[in-house]
Amino acid sequence: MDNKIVVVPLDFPDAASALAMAARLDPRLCRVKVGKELFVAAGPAVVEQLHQRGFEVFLDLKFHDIPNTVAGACKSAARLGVWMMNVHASGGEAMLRAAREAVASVTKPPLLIGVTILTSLDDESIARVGFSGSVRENVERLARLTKECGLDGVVCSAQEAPWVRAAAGTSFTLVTPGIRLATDAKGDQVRTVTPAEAVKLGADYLVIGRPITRATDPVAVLEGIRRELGLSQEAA
Ligand SMILES: O=C(O)c1cc(=O)[nH]c(=O)n1[C@@H]1O[C@H](COP(=O)(O)O)[C@@H](O)[C@H]1O
Repeated sequence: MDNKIVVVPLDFPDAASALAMAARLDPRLCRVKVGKELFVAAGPAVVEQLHQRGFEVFLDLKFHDIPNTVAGACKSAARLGVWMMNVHASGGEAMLRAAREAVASVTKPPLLIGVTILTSLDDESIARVGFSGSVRENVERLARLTKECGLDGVVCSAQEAPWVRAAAGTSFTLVTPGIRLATDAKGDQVRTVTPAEAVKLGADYLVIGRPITRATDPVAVLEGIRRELGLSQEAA
């Protein structure tokens, strides 16, 4: 298991709040994620500031557009030197291949991950969007497509991890948000799994936001999760 299996999303409205949270975290014990809220407010500068503090950054901008536009966005993102970035798998084959090619053009390419079906959606909500089949079937199909296009892995719920693993193999990276302890509020997440269960099901990285960042003592929550996963509180 990767010692930095937990990725903490810094979903804050400004750089100061995000950096204040980062200051409480140890870059040797977790990674951080910069998503739309923070990136729109604070831009590439906050990514650079997190790098300076020793964090590896997952840039979660979930690009979804025509291939040429996504390729350009991916190239710009990859140049920031991030550890991981993502695009929506449902953008289709040409878009995924263009993203792959664009990312490969930088010296040290980030892991490129395809978002399958958002963890806030269930069978009924995807049917209303027009997807046929269950969440599981769609996740599995999008994971196969993502793999065929040469990406490094997918974002899915850990609920689907065993099927994705069976479809895409062991070297495929499974990033799983929607992680909740039994006592946590689900909020807008629908397909939730506990940290220990997610690992058991085959997740490689656990994206755990509000249960940590909105806790009175975020460090204690992260330590508790690491303990539950059998990870030491020391840097590797
Ligand atoms: O790509 C993601 O990171 C993502 C995909 C997905 O399907 N569901 C999902 O929740 N996320 C992100 O994971 C994080 C989950 O945060 P919490 O719900 O606070 O734990 C948020 O930053 C979401 O943007």
